[in-house]
Amino acid sequence: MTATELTIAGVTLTAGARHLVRDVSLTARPGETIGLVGPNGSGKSSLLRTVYRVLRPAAGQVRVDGGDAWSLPVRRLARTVAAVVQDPAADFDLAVREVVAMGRTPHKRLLAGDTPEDAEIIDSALLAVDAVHLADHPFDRLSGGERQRVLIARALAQRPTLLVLDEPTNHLDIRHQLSVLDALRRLPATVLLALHDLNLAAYYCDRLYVLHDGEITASGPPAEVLTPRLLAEVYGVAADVTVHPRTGAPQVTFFPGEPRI
Ligand SMILES: Nc1ncnc2c1ncn2[C@@H]1O[C@H](COP(=O)(O)OP(=O)(O)OP(=O)(O)O)[C@@H](O)[C@H]1O
Repeated sequence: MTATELTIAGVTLTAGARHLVRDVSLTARPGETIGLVGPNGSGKSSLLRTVYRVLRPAAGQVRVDGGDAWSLPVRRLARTVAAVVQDPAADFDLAVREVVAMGRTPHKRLLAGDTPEDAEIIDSALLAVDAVHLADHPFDRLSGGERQRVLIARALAQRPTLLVLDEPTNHLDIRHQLSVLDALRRLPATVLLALHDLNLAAYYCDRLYVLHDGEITASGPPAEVLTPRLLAEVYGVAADVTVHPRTGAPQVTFFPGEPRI
């Protein structure tokens, strides 16, 4: 499995007369973990939706490994891109293991059963999100964080070369936030994820893109992007940014009051 190169080139997304994102360009090199950050309503989910082909660009192009994502055959796309969406309408009357096994579908012929290799992949996906003990539980009786972990496991079981995740740490306790992001970063795949927690984004992402009012206002390594000035301009908050003494990653500390920049 090789990782995918993702190129978003001058993409504009609209809903009726409204612009959701305007002329956005982003590149994720094979194997990179790219964080999309920005305030509520800045267009993060919309941009992710165009990558996993739910929202067609009004202008511009999404390319996976150089080819137009919107022209790929569905099955080919499903073997390439896996998505974990925000608040999915996922009320499966299935056991957890069966939900994770759905991730193998794009790799199988119609009605083919699970091979030993599928079983191994499903096991390792369950392990990666600490859900082995939940394997036989009914999915629809899980807690919010447990469901989120299982849906991440389903995406992992798909063995995508590009993984797109919208707020994957939503609902997760801190231990699982760290372990899931760690597992994602270690994947041989390219990962594009929207995150609200800037300190987690700073630690786990190779590069960040900042969306503000539907446009990219900054991009680059976290240490270059996360400055008090940017946080004041984009979020309207006062913050200090220091280098974390243990991790070496930028550490953002917010404090009350108006930013003075
Ligand atoms: N189908 C739609 N029709 C009209 N407006 C929409 C539609 N989808 C999204 N929007 C609007 O587009 C803007 C961007 O929404 P989006 O969900 O992409 O933001 P976001 O950055 O993911 O926000 P959050 O951090 O709250 O998840 C919002 O103002 C939203 O209300």
